[in-house]
Amino acid sequence: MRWCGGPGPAQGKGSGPAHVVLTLPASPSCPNQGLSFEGKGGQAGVWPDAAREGRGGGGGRGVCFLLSTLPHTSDEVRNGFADRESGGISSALELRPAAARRSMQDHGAVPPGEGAVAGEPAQEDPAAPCCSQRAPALQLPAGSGAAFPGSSDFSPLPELMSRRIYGPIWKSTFGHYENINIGSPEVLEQLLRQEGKYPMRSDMALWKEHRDTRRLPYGPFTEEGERWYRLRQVLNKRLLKPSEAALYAGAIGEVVSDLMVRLRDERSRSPSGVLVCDVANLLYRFALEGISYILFETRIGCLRRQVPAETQHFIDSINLMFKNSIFATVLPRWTRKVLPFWGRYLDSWDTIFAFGKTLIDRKMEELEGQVERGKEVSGYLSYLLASGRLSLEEVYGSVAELLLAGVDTTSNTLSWALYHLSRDLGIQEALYQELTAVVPPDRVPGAEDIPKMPLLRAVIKETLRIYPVVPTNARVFWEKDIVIGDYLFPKNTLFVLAHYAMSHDETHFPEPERFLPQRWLRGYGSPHHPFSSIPFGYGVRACVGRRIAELEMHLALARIIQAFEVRPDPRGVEVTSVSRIVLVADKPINLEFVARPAAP
Ligand code: HEM
Repeated sequence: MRWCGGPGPAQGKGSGPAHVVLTLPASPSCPNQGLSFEGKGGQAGVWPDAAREGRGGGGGRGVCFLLSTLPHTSDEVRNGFADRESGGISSALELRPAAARRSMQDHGAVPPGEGAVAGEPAQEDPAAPCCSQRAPALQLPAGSGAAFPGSSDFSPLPELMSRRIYGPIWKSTFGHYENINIGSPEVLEQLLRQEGKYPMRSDMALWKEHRDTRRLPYGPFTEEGERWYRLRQVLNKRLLKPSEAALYAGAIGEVVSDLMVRLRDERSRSPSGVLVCDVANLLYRFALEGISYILFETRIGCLRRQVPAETQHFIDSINLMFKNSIFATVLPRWTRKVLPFWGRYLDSWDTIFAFGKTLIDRKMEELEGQVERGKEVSGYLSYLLASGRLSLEEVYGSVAELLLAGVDTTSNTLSWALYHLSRDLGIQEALYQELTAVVPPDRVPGAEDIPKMPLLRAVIKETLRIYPVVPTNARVFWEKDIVIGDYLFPKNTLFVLAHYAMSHDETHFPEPERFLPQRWLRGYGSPHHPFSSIPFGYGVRACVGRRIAELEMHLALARIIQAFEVRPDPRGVEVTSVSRIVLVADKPINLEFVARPAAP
């Protein structure tokens, strides 16, 4: 047994790499822009890409921020400049990768021939770009006139390259952090099966700092240990089982109907009468409306043509919170006193909490009246408030985090699904045929129809395989040392779970870049490892909103395909993914929605 000394995240609070390059995205124009939503988000003059970022959504302010930012960034940084100089990961870790690989094969963790090790490429691929030639991922533009640029796009590809070069497990560094990256489902399974009762993702220090500064309680993302467990026990109920999530089908259906109205309105305002620009923006509004309706039992008007000012302010604050988080992550702590980002970061969180609090308080008053009148109360918030297991403060903390988690995730996934369906009319037609076989043309699809539509579910699974919203996740085993194959990792080692690399690995998914939903259908020839694509995470710490997200995505997709044939942007714009905290499109996705005859 080897001892692999690797300090965990405890030493790494907040200090970032010295070289940082921020890239600014292009902002393609669109003939039918001009919604009230556009251009309000960032602070003009401060954020050079304010108009794009301020479109209210779709751009991926991303939720599971600290799930993915740190590990992903670390990989970028390592590929850009760190490890090449140090001569590879193995020396620093005293973990000889070739031996590691052998030992993992001995233990059945890695099939022979899979992966490779540092200095020993897994596959000869002369066309593959060399990691050391990549431009560094982050850069503060000198003299750009911008105090702080508002974007930090990372390509998810370096993770894939690292996986190809180094094999199933490799080390990377980021500032003071040392990460152990897991790039094979077999090893991932070994790791995750050792999870204890209270798994820890990462220290979430930045979010915790806001709660601590403002004396607010932690939510499911920030809480740890026994307190997290108690919180999850309450939150899981009425959310986690498909049958429980189905209780919200009516509410989601209502919001999907409004989405369809807005979609029709937007396409009718385009010069061609069928084009919708930046569908991710529209779907962001759908997702926010949907999750708010479920959480607060109140409509907040995201799908109105004119978004209410209060709601718009809240959306802008989410945007600003994520933007300023990036600076708080990469800039040294002392800059918080002299630069405005830290104040803005805290202020935007305050707005997010205040928005939730107002809606919760309003609901409480309503409920008190209902209870006084002897009326039965239902709904998720009512359940949380009436459970007697959370203080009101804890409800405020949890709802704010649930709200944030439930927007970019579903909206970006839906956008990618539509993008691919528009480019593969054969699959889209098969989906339409499946739908019409289950749902008569004069009825809208409901939750009860979804189990009868395997292709619909496969489309979402395949979308999440190609675009895992959270491309890298993390785990810190703080309770015990961890054994993987022949190696012992001391407790507090930070493990980075390279989900993007795993779900793009041709060993498990032949032709990994192709959108092939049929992979997920019974009888399809090539089975894959169960840990090769786990977009909602794993175990007791897995996504609490999974069933709600699936229901939202299935119902919305079914309704859209029932009503429209979705066609690509006639200008033939190719879109690729970038990791902007969550995995998002590198440019707006514009699609044509051509009405089908006889849709309800
Ligand atoms: C496509 C949609 C979504 C995807 C792909 C997704 C993915 C994830 C992933 C990968 C995690 C980390 C799990 C782990 O560490 O094992 C997570 C955590 C979480 N998600 Fe989601 N999510 C989605 C939608 C939602 C929605 C709609 C909600 C809210 C209702 C939500 C709430 C949460 C919360 C609160 C956590 C933290 C759980 C904890 O730490 O205990 N997610 N999500």
